[in-house]
Amino acid sequence: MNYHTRKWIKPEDLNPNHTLFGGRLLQWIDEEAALYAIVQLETPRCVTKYISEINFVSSARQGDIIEIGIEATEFGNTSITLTCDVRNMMTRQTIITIEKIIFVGVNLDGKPTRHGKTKIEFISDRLKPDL
Ligand SMILES: CCCCCCCCCCCCCCCC(=O)SCCNC(=O)CCNC(=O)[C@H](O)C(C)(C)COP(=O)(O)OP(=O)(O)OC[C@H]1O[C@@H](n2cnc3c(N)ncnc32)[C@H](O)[C@@H]1OP(=O)(O)O
Repeated sequence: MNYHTRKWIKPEDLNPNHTLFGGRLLQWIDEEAALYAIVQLETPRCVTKYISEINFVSSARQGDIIEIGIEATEFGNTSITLTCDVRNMMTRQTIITIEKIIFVGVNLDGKPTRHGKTKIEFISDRLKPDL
């Protein structure tokens, strides 16, 4: 799994217990996962369909740096299934795990549309000139 995005925990990210607010973390994850799905399905029209059980394993505090890892585990006809792991960058301790986040590619009318993708693609490969 690649941990592409890092976040520095600031005062506005905290809950009344002075630890990272769970809602803020879920917002970051949804954004990160949406961008991952957009890149993999090569369409800006992706919607979050389903998020599985969320396990808050540990917390983070102000000043901590966390990193968000996302990976595709399954390509359906119109959907893509992702898995997510968030960890403390310094200690590598897991903060949250989400087994499944499912995005669906939709057309202009918001209806599911086939994406034709079957495996993870890397932008560097897409940019390679045809031989
Ligand atoms: C190039 C760069 C541009 C950059 C550009 C800037 C981008 C800047 C970032 C913006 C990022 C925005 C990201 C927005 C992220 C949101 O906020 S989306 C908002 C929250 N989500 C929604 O509002 C979705 C509401 N739901 C719906 O509209 C409909 O349910 C959907 C998603 C269109 C699906 O419709 P449906 O009739 O239920 O579909 P159905 O045909 O039954 O199933 C479709 C697929 O979903 C799967 N599915 C259905 N139900 C379930 C379920 N309960 N569990 C699991 N899977 C299911 C099916 O298995 C199927 O998968 P495939 O087998 O085809 O692979």
